[in-house]
Amino acid sequence: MSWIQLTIRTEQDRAEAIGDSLSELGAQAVTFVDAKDTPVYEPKPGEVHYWPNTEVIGLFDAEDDTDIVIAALQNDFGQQQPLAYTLNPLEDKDWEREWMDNFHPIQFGKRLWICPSWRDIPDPDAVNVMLDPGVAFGTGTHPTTALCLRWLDSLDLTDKTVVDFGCGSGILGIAALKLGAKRVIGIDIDPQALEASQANAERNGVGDQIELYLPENQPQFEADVVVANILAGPLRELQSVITDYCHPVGVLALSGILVEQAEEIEQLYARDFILEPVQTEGDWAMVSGFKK
Ligand SMILES: C[S@@+](CC[C@H](N)C(=O)[O-])C[C@H]1O[C@@H](n2cnc3c(N)ncnc32)[C@H](O)[C@@H]1O
Repeated sequence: MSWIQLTIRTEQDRAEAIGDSLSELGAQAVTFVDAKDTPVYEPKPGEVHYWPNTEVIGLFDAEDDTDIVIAALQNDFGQQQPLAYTLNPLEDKDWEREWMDNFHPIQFGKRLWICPSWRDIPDPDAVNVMLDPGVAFGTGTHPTTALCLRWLDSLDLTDKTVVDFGCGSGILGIAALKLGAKRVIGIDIDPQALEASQANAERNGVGDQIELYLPENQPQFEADVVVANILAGPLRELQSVITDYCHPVGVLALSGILVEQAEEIEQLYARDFILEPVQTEGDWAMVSGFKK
């Protein structure tokens, strides 16, 4: 089977409506990506302000007529300013199969392993998270996730409560539970991420210890541990929300930050947290510390 991927860059407040239209127009899957830190269009002088900060990605069967889809979307959403979009044919090969072949168990820190659910466990005595991320982000292969997993492994999480902000596949919250935490609140803007997190938590026998919320339903809660692997933009905007989730002397890790953005995020969070030296992997940085 071959596919075509239609990516539309838009403002966040229109993303959900565009996603709904993509589904109605025949998309097999719709995903949302926060593209705040990679603006692609700056208004020229005199133009209507337009700053697309979200990518809405629709996956279509290669046989589908995407011209009709695009015309319908332009008609509904592109009257003032034509929608910015790209079309990417996915090669005619089994992408999922290739991904599964390439994803092997990986160790993080001393105790923790992330194991694809279709592979054998290398060390049965270790803390093993069995993972099948599906369409949601978070396999451990990305440096931003890896930094958080090592940080979680370094903590004593016994009986701790944890907020996993931007939970994606649920990988961080589930790892925390398997490392001894008693309760996790996972939050994500993507409903598919919440579904993937619940399924992965159940696969790991911790389904009854995790609660999952869209941001509009998120509960008031003070956790011992807060981990947020989202981009620098949301970390900036949601600083007070994320800070309030951490109870005094609780610990925090912020990831999804490019190395050159780390200082700004440190300055922002240093008001409320005593920060540790920034950890980096490749181009990515993690800011961590404990609440004053
Ligand atoms: C980089 S992924 C991290 C996934 C997983 N926690 C990990 O560490 O691999 C970021 C996740 O944050 C979610 N996200 C982005 N902006 C968000 C926001 N403002 N509020 C809540 N979740 C958000 C995305 O949908 C995505 O699932």
